[in-house]
Amino acid sequence: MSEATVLAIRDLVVEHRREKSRETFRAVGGVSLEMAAGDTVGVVGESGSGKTTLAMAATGLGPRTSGKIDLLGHDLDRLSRRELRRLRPEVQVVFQDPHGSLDPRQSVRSGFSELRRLQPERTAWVDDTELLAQVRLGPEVLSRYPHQLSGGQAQRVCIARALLMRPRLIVADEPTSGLDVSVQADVLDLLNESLASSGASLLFISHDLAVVRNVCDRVVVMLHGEVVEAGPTYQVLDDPQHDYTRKLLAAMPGSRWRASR
Ligand SMILES: Nc1ncnc2c1ncn2[C@@H]1O[C@H](COP(=O)(O)OP(=O)(O)OP(=O)(O)O)[C@@H](O)[C@H]1O
Repeated sequence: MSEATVLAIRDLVVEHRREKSRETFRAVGGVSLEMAAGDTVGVVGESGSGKTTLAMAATGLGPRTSGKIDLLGHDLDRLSRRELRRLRPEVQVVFQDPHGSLDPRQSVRSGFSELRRLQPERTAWVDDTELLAQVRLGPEVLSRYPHQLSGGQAQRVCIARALLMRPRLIVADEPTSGLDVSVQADVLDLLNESLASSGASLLFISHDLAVVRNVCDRVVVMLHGEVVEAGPTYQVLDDPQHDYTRKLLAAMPGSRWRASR
């Protein structure tokens, strides 16, 4: 593992206990994955394939049954809660539902102020107006509350909040799937631009291969908690080796792929 390794996951297993039956259910079954600085990696798979569980465990935000995780050069097993908290600003997560991620009682300005109070030095690189300009929003947005923002605007605010922390790793969990199709492309462009200017790495979770093609250099295909195919995006999408990948591709509008089953 080189110094530039941002995330190294080895043999990750995550089991959830079903509440009613008390049975354990293996959501992630032995996944390994490595990301270097500047990498953009897409995790794709149908609903329930374990993508979110993988991402949450990888960032120390979710449970892990076994396996090793090295995040930004730190073995998660050796980090105290306090050390993990200190690492937190460097890993930012953007969720699917932007309105659910923002505090409804806080204006955009007071949300930024709170983050600045928590991390004064880290956040001093940019003022609020310039930060909003980076996500293509005007200064009038500062006084607005989440319910006064469209889905696309709210997601831009969430991305701005993540960028404010100058993260080394951004985890985006279906960041555009709750948005109108017309604004999805804009938000993805913005994410691409932000990565180019900040140099952050991206772990991008999506069921949409077309979106992954636009954003990610590498892709990992998950089925029932396991990786069935991984590689450079163009390779996996243009020459899929696994029938499940072909099935996902066949579901894309205008696809030339047909699943064999
Ligand atoms: N806290 C939990 N307790 C019990 N089961 C869970 C829990 N979280 C997830 N699961 C189960 O683990 C499996 C994987 O879920 P996960 O959310 O990781 O999949 P996903 O690929 O991200 O799906 P989606 O695209 O729908 O979010 C699913 O069957 C889900 O029902």
